[in-house]
This record gives sequence, structure tokens and C-alpha cells, in this order.
Amino acid sequence: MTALPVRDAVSNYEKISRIGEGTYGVVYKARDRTTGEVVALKQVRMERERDGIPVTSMREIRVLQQCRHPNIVHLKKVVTGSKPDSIFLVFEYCTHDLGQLVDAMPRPFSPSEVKCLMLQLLEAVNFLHSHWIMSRDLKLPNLLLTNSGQLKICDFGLARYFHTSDESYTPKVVTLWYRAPEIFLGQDAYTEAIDMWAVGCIFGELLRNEPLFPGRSEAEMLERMVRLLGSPHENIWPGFTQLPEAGSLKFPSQPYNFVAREFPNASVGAISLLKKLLMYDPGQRLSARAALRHGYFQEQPPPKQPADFPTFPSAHDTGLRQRHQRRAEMEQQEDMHRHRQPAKRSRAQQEAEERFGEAFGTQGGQNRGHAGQKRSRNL
Ligand SMILES: Nc1ncnc2c1ncn2[C@@H]1O[C@H](COP(=O)(O)OP(=O)(O)OP(=O)(O)O)[C@@H](O)[C@H]1O
Repeated sequence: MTALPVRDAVSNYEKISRIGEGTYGVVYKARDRTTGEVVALKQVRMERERDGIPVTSMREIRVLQQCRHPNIVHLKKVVTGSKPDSIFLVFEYCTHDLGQLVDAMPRPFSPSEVKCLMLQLLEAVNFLHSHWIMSRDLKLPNLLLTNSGQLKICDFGLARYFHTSDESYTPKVVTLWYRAPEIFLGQDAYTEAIDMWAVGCIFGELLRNEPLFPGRSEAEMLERMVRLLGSPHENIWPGFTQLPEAGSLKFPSQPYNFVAREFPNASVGAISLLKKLLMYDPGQRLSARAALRHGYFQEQPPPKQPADFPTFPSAHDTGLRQRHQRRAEMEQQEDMHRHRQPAKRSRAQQEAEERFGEAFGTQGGQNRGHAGQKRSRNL
């Protein structure tokens, strides 16, 4: 096992606010007491672990240690809490996640902004895939945005290395709305093309400021896909009828691809790229490398430079944590679905947080962000 780069203690950080909570732990905005640098601290949930650090966190640390890329969040170090079993990951701090931003924005990003975001996302995914890493959890809330317009993928709890095309992997990966059709159809030897489907969903969501396939169940997901893309069949997806779930899943009959009709304001290049990312057949789906060479990036308008990106008030600081109702519901369902800790806090989690407050000292313990206050009322 790789030795963890555990250094320092969390008491070296002063908590500023609570900025997010995922399945694996709470994320805080904090300040390094020595350097003054603002960072994001992700607490590793340990309450259900008998054997030390959860495998998801070990994976996340291992992958992030190997990924130094401007569009992948930088893991600075791992620090210990006041108890030997409490661990925090220290990340560079990013002002937004795109999930919150898109949920709060009244209108979509401009075409040159979408192009800028897509370029950065594809650069990061191309980097991961060329290092044999699948994210398996690409979605808007896992894309961070800095105040200087830099997009950074975060959350590598589900990431894994892949080597050959016939390896089998766990079937329940990728959040429902971004999950590729081959996963629904039970293909356990899936490939990195599942990430490219998620990139297609993200592209559609950026273009129209709304989730592309906000289904509440697998059946609704398939129905929504068919409504937009037409029914899959052997001509466009050879071998599809042989997939484990193909016999048990009912696809509505719908012969047309309506992408161009559903995105009336998108350019010819954008429609073409979107269709190629949302190919049913994972073998025909565009790779990240090919997507970066797609004509969409050459047509007018050119991508905005990240430095020219507009700045937005941070949901972390303003308390503006307006979560898309359906996204919040879906995230809760996903927590249950993946058999992980649901968003509700357990006693052990409360105790862990109290320990965290202690480790921070009184100031950290008192300084709860908006979300933190809401949660304490719910206790
Ligand atoms: N470096 C960071 N800077 C700013 N905010 C961050 C940072 N890392 C995470 N966040 C915020 O915390 C949220 C949860 O983080 P993350 O996705 O890493 O946690 P998780 O427990 O793995 O979540 P999931 O439930 O998606 O598996 C993000 O959506 C984002 O809003």
C-alpha cells in the first residue's frame, strides 16, 4: 500500500465556512494559520470503517497524487485531526462548483464561455484517459470553477485505473443523470467511454442551463434518452440486443434524433459534437482526444480565455446555496442507491464534527456557514 503523505494537523487551519457535503465527507473552506492561504478541507468519513481509511478515499488520494494538471483539483496534502482516526484532505480552494452556479444562473453561459469550459473539461478528461484513469463520476457538481475561469475536476472517490477492454467493473457507478446507456444495460466490461457520455450530458446542460436527462429512475432515464436520441437498435449499436439487460428493458419506439430541434440556439458544430458524445454505441462515441479536435472548437465564436471569464458571487460566501430541487432529490436517492451514508447526519458524524470543531479551536467551532446552521437546526 502507498504511504499516505500525512503531514501537519487540522488545527493548523482556521475554519471559515462549510461549503459542501458529499457522500464521503463534509467539505470546509479554511485558512492555513501559518501562510494565510485559503484551502478546501475534505473530511474523510470514518464512522463506518473498521479497517482504517475507506477504500474510496484511498483511491481518491492515490489518483490525485498522480494527477498534476491545471484542470484537475490539486490535492495539497493530507492532515490528521485531533483523533488518530480523523483525516482531512487539503485541496486548493475553488470559488464555485458548476452545479451550484448553473442552478443559480438565470440564463445559460454564452457560446464562447461554454466552449471555454468544454475545452478545459476535455483537456482534463483526455489527461485522465491517457493515464488509464476513468473518473466514473463526472457531473456538474464535480466541476469546480476558480475566480480566474479555470475549471477543475474534483471528486475521485469512484475513479479507477483501467487496462484492457474486457475487464469487468462495478455496475453501479456514475450519478443517474450522467450514467451511460451501456451501464443501464448491464455491460460490466464498460470502458472510459462512460466518461464521454457524462461529458455529453454536461455539454447539453451547459448549452441550455438545465440538466439534459433529469430522470428519477432508470426507466425514466431511458425514456428521456429515447425521447431525445431515438430508440437504440442493432444498426446503430451493434451487439446491443446481447447486453444482459436488453431483454428486460423496454425502450419506447421513437425513430428520430431530435438533438438539433431541442437545441435551436446551438451552432452546427455544437450539435455535431453533442450528437457524437451522445452516441449509444460506446465504440462509436467520441474520445476526449478526438473531441478536442472537433470543428466546434474552430468555428466562431472562439473560446473565451479563462482570464476573461466573468466572476460570480460565490455560493460558499453568500449563503446562496440554491440547489436545483430535482438535483438535490436525485443526489439523495443516489446516496441510498450506492449504499453509502445518506446525507442525514448520524451520531458518529456529529461527534466527528464536534471533534473537528475542537481541533479547529473555538473560533472554528462557532463559525458555521449557512448550510451548517441549517443542518444544526435539523439535529
Ligand atoms: N477544492 C474545492 N474547492 C471548493 N469547493 C469544493 C472543493 N472540493 C469540493 N468542493 C465542494 O464540495 C462538494 C462535495 O465535494 P466532493 O464531490 O469532493 O465530495 P464527495 O463526498 O466525494 O461527493 P459525492 O457525493 O459527489 O461523491 C463539491 O460539489 C463542491 O461544491
